[in-house]
Amino acid sequence: MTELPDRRLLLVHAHPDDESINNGATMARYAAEGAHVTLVTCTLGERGEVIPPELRHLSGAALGGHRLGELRDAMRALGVADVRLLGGAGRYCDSGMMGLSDNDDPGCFWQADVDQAAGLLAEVIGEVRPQVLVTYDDHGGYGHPDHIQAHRVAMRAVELAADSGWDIPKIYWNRVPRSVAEESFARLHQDLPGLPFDKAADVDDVPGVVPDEQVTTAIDGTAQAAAKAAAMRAHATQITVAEPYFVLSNLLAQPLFTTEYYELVRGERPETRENDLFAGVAVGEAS
Ligand SMILES: CC(=O)N[C@H]1[C@@H](O[C@@H]2[C@H](O)[C@H](O)[C@@H](O)[C@H](O)[C@H]2O)O[C@H](CO)[C@@H](O)[C@@H]1O
Ligand SMILES: [Zn+2]
Repeated sequence: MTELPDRRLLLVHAHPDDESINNGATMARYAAEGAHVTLVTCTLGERGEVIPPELRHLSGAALGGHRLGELRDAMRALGVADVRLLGGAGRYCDSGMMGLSDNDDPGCFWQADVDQAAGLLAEVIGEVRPQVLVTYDDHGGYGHPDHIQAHRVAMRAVELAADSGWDIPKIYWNRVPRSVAEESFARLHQDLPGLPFDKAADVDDVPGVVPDEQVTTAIDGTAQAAAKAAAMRAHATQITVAEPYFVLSNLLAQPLFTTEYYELVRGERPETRENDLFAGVAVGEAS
């Protein structure tokens, strides 16, 4: 196995675009600092809506293939080279929004055997030996079945990897402090008349909003703002950016955060908010 850098970060996401929305600045920052950043995406987003009219002919596997290309472009913008599809491209397909009959598709991620999928992810953990893992909370941030399943598979993979002696010292869930969300939306409502968007989303449409005290970690990605915006723009079927805001296909404007927030759910909880995902980790030796 080629020698990997001392610091190794693994992120587990549901669809192409989630990684840039939630962690684009964090990924760009650690990649620029020489850490090894590995992204595992669990589906190709085959059931997504498509924003640009000229691409609306895309659906199913064709959309999935297109979104894989968007993902590669986005990762190029962030400087992230290690990008993997869980079980290989197309192994698990997009499950659609919660409650749709799409959720019953036997090939979709929501129907996956969690232990089997977690076994595939544990193999990546054994190869990369990350000290830090980032994924969603148990609600998947906003209740999408693929996000909930990504959480379940990631947390189960951590257990399976530990059974093989591959411990991950620090595990984080994506978060946004409520005060930051509320301040950002107050500013958005002031800016909305000058934006190319007609409506704003609500604070509670933002995945992972929690009381401020639940947030243990803030990663200042101000220096990576352009890279994050470029990565989000690469996901053109899903996202339209007008910095410092963006819309998804619902065309509801929301803040594009360049400071990205996390809750440490495994590891020694810091007494004050930390500013480094690797804080306290003995980097260098494999975990
Ligand atoms: C950010 C994210 O997880 N996007 C998912 C989501 O897409 C949303 C969905 O199409 C919804 O109906 C729209 O109103 C919303 O604007 C979209 O962001 O679900 C898709 C289908 O599972 C998925 O492909 C997309 O990546
Ligand atoms: Zn998603």
